[in-house]
Parts: sequence; structure tokens; C-alpha cells
Amino acid sequence: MRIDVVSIFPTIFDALEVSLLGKARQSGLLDVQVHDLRAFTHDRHRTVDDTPYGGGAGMVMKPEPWGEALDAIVGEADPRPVIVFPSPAGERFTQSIARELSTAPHLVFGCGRYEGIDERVFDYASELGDVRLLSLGDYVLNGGEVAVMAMIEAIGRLVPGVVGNPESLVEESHEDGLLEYPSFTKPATWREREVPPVLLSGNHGAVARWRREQQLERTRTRRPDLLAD
Ligand SMILES: N#Cc1c(-c2ccc3ccn(Cc4ccc(CN5CCCCC5)cc4)c3c2)n[nH]c1N
Repeated sequence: MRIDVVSIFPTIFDALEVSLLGKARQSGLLDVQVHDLRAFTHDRHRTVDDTPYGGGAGMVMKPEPWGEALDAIVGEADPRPVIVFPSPAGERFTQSIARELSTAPHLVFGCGRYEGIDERVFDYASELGDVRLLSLGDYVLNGGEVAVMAMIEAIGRLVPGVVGNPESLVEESHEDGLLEYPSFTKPATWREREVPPVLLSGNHGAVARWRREQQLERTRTRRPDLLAD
């Protein structure tokens, strides 16, 4: 999978070099390229923003640098990429969307800042790829970079070969629409707190039933919305 990221703070993505995704990059499973949006400006101040038409607080990201950045990234020969713009006004990013995007050969992430990106950029981008405006959650961040880091991690770990033991992907929260069951490891007693005896019983059927009950109970109490559908 090829991943391109455009940002005015490209060094934020140095963190992707660490751990899982770092190994995936070294092995070639993930080809991640980060681009500085200011490299696509031509004025002395490398301007990427301007005041909003119609007034209002803050600044809006100018369309020209984005157009040049997208043109430079999306080559004619490429398979049509998915172009993701994180946005508080986007569709909620979910495990299901992460799974869907983990099969895309080419993902492009456009990280906005200020009060967002000129709307015409999304329209132009739809000529180059399948545009998705996605939100990390119902709160406002200062820009798209933190959201894109989270999305790349959630998507990247689902790419076959990135996670050592694919089994561990199956029983995660949200994979089956429920929250995950609690986990325990040695010692069996820690500060007078014991591991649930069923987990020490060796009875795999009883363990499976207990874990399913725990998933349902946790989901009922913490995320009843997941059971609503
Ligand atoms: N994913 C995700 C996100 C983001 C996110 C993603 C991308 C950008 C780019 C810029 N910002 C900052 C911003 C965005 C909107 C507003 C509201 N303004 C009101 C007046 C009209 C203009 C917009 C304020 C500041 C971003 C925030 N926040 N939360 C998520 N889950």
C-alpha cells in the first residue's frame, strides 16, 4: 500500500517511523511519503492561507498549493487513489472504514489547518480520486495531522503482514461490533486481586462463553449505541 500525506507540519509524521508501522515501511508493506504543502507555494512567504470570503474568524487554506500538491502526487498511471481529508464535518471514521481503506492500493491524506481548506479543493480532488471527508470524533482539533496519524495506524495495522499474528486482529474491539473482553496475565494474584478463575480452568468453551458475556456487558454499559442498530 502506498500512502501519501500532505501537511504544513510534515515532521509530525516522523512518529510513524516507530514500532509496527516503522517495520512495515522497512519491509515495503507500507510505502509512506510525507509532503510539505509549502513546497507547492511560489511566493517569498510560502503562503498557504488567506482570509475567508464572506468574513468570519480565522484563515482558510488557499486552493492553489493543494491543487499543485495533489497533481504532483496522483500520477496518471496510478490506480485511482482514495483521497482522505480529515474534517470535524466529516463522516465518523470507524473500524469498518479502516478495514475498507486497508484494501486500497493508494491512499492520499490531506491535512488541513487554520479553519479548514477552500471547499473547491475537495471538488478538484474528486477528479483525481475517490474523496472521503472523515472525522476522528465529535470534538475539534487544531488540524488534521493527529487524526491522520490515528487513521494511518488503524488502517495500516489491518494490511496483511503488518501485524505479526493476524489472529489478534479478530478479537479486537469493534471487529465484531462489540467492545473487547478484559485481558489478564501473570501473576494470578496481584495486590490481593485475582484473575477470574474461569481463565485458569483450561476449559476453552467456558472461557469463550465468559469472554462473550464480558463483551456484551461492557458494550451494554459503556457503548449501548453499538447495540442499537
Ligand atoms: N478529523 C478530524 C477532526 C478535526 C479537524 C480536522 C481537520 C482540520 C483542519 C483545520 N481544523 C481546525 C478547525 C476546523 C474547523 C473549525 C470550525 N470552523 C467554524 C467556522 C467555519 C470554518 C470552520 C475550527 C478549527 C481541523 C480539525 N477536528 N476534530 C476532528 N475529529
